[in-house]
Amino acid sequence: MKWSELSIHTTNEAIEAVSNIMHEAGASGVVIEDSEDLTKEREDRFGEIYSLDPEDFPVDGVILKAYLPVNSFLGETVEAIKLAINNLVAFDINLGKNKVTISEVNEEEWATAWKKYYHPVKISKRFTIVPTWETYNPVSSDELIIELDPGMAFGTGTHPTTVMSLQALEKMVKPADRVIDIGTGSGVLAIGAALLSAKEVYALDLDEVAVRSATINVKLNKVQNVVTVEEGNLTDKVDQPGDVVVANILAEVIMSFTDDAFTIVKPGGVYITSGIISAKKNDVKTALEESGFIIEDVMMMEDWVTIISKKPE
Ligand SMILES: C[S@@+](CC[C@H](N)C(=O)[O-])C[C@H]1O[C@@H](n2cnc3c(N)ncnc32)[C@H](O)[C@@H]1O
Repeated sequence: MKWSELSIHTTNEAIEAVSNIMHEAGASGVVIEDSEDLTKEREDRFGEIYSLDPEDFPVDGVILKAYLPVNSFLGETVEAIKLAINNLVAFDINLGKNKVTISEVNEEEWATAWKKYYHPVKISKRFTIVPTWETYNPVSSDELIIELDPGMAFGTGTHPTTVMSLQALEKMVKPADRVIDIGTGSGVLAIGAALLSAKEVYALDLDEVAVRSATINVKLNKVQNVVTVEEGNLTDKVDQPGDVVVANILAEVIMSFTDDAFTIVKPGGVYITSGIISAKKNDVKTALEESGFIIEDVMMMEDWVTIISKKPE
């Protein structure tokens, strides 16, 4: 598959809003090259100091890079992204140079482009995410390590929506549960559920690249006896209900299948929804309640929301 790299020279202040626009437009793996990162005192993560190459960073401001599949919608998507970014001025966000460039990359370059930004990260009480190309020694005995090679799929594991999903799974999954992961991406949540001793995990994604990536990661984490990865969506694939169902997808997608989700959660079971931008929190809550779920907890991180709901007994 061919990918195009969309590169936007902007400011620190605009990072979050511009990344949101790129994610909402379907971009994968947004990379941030911040000129300040070069001069910042380096954090000592798990005893390892890592070095950065000045060539990778802009002289000033921030460069955000996102990857879009080359298809017949590419032109419109790029125009829509540019328009949405220009509209940020109305919210008094300084866009700096606001220079947009686009270039083509092949799959191999894409898959390795951002590896240099990605290090072990402790993301909850028990979970640490470790990229496959790093060695890491656990700090505590009950630590759960997810090894990940996100490849082309969304899910380095460190996006706030993924972090909160893993934290919610850590709270809700009980040994012997059946877990369903809708939109598995790199497989990170399915692997997390298996490490939390779920009896079986069913992971699915519409995107064949995600299915490939999740299958590799499941094997890498040696949970292939517990996790099944398949291509498809919940309406055509899931026939057995789960004790815990998790969906880290966009708000609009979540709202489009709350009724279907209700049928695949066992009575008394849990539905974790993430990927919800805070402005859509109430819309998603209402959709969940209208389908019969009871809201148990609402988690927030940066501009993102994760909702834990339950199906009545
Ligand atoms: C934001 S990513 C989440 C990846 C991973 N679960 C995580 O938490 O990091 C959402 C994933 O959902 C998939 N997806 C979107 N709509 C879907 C649907 N209706 N059914 C199944 N997968 C879907 C996308 O292909 C993408 O891989």
